[in-house]
Amino acid sequence: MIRNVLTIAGTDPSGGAGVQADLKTFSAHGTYGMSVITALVAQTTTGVSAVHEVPAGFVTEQLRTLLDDVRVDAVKIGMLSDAAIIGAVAAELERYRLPNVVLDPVMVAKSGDRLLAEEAVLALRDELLPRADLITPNLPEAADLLGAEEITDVADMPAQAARLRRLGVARVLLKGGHLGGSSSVDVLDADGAVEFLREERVDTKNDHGTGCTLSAATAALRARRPDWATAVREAKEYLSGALRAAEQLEVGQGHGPVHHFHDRWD
Ligand SMILES: Nc1ncnc2c1ncn2[C@@H]1O[C@H](COP(=O)(O)OP(=O)(O)O)[C@@H](O)[C@H]1O
Ligand SMILES: Cc1ncc(COP(=O)(O)O)c(N)n1
Repeated sequence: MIRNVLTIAGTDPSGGAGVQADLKTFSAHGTYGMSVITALVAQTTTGVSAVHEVPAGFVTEQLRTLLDDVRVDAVKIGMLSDAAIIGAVAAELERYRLPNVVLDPVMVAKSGDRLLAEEAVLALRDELLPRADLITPNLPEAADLLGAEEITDVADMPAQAARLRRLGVARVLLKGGHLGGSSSVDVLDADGAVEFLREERVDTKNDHGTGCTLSAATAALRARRPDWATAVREAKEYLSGALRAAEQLEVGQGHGPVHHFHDRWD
């Protein structure tokens, strides 16, 4: 049976991040992709020029219209933009008891532009974190959620992940991409085990959409795999392949996107 996977996120006309990246990732994993849009973002490889939010009530409308009809096997949540949209999504997650929820707590784009209002971070922490099966913060997002300093050492990542779990989150994938270095290290704290996931760092400036791709791949894979650790490990491998494939792309002047190739297109 083909699995149905939903993304709840903002858009990227350049196709590198947000809903567009998520749908490409779902297809690449042999799942059926669907999307509920929270914000239209005028952005490309060089940054964000404007955000047009969808009214929270219309986010609810999209979710109910979809969920009254279609079975959903996994969900990825990305950009939510403001506290009203967070509340709307939290309410529908509860109402429909959606399974396999991956929450990427998107706050700031690589270009430095905010994708979540600063005052909405508490709503994200209190209303959505407890409803997610896995959260995938990068290091600045982890610090914001904890009201703590951003850590700068891989050795401190397991303790930071444990602090996040104590906020009432089932599982944490703490992403260490912002640390730089020759390998890219993430820490998974899930189901009683803590695991370092290491991949060689791909030397590229085409890294737009890495976080979106990793969380979307995890949701798609969780719909197809028996446990979270397997889904996360495979998603991380997929991301490295998508970063390597990005070297072939000629998209934009700035941080280009990763590429969702299919082997049979080679
Ligand atoms: N150049 C790279 N090579 C390999 N993996 C990378 C590279 N850049 C980022 N990653 C990986 O991409 C994922 C997201 O990166 P990160 O920068 O931590 O988060 P975000 O994209 O949310 O800011 C992480 O798994 C990170 O390890
Ligand atoms: C709509 C949207 N959502 C998320 C991101 C973050 O992108 P990244 O995966 O590069 O952190 C983005 N730039 N735009």
